[in-house]
Amino acid sequence: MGLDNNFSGVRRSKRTQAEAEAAVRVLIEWAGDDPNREGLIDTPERVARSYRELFAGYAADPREYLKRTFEEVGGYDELVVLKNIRVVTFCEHHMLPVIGRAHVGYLPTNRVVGISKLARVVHGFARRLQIQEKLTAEIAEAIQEILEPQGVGVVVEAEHSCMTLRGVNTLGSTLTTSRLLGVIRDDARSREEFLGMVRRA
Ligand SMILES: Nc1nc2c(ncn2[C@@H]2O[C@H](COP(=O)(O)OP(=O)(O)OP(=O)(O)O)[C@@H](O)[C@H]2O)c(=O)[nH]1
Ligand SMILES: [Zn+2]
Repeated sequence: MGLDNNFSGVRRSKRTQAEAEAAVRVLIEWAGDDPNREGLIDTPERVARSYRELFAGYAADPREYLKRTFEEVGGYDELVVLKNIRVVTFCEHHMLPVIGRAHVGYLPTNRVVGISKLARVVHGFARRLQIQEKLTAEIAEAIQEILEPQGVGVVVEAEHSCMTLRGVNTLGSTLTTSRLLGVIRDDARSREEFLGMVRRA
């Protein structure tokens, strides 16, 4: 069965906790250690439990967080920008942590969302195996689809452990990605205003 590469809704796992633990035991042995020694005996269970938490994004559709909106905003029609949302995700190539921050903004039409929901959307898409470009686009597109604002801007800056701790070993390098939609992409003033706010993050 081919899986939809652009899938971003809920996905239920067919694998059990016991199978996940057995896989971790294999990795420990493969690395050269003894999964039965005292220090490692509970490790497969802990690893499976941490992965359950770190990959919790598959259990919910982040779009749902955006469905509770407030319409009474007193005619507020300026940019709303939430900066420095902590991002912890895992690169889909190496399953190693990608750690950074996201800046999310939108120009409302008549509906605004509770600000915590912007962070929940970021976390919902981040707690999956990702590439940063896709994560950035998914956050922006979910906000566009559900809130139908005049524009959306998402910037993600993150450090990829697969580059900084191994491989090319570029300690300290960060990757910046952005997805701009609507007037934040097309209108020079809105775009500058959003990017200016992000630059001062
Ligand atoms: N575009 C993009 N690339 C990523 C992301 N995370 C990791 N990568 C890259 O994915 C690539 C995978 O390349 P491969 O050559 O298949 O893997 P590799 O042999 O482990 O590569 P090295 O990391 O160069 O040792 C690497 O260049 C990673 O730096 C991401 O979020 N976006
Ligand atoms: Zn990687």
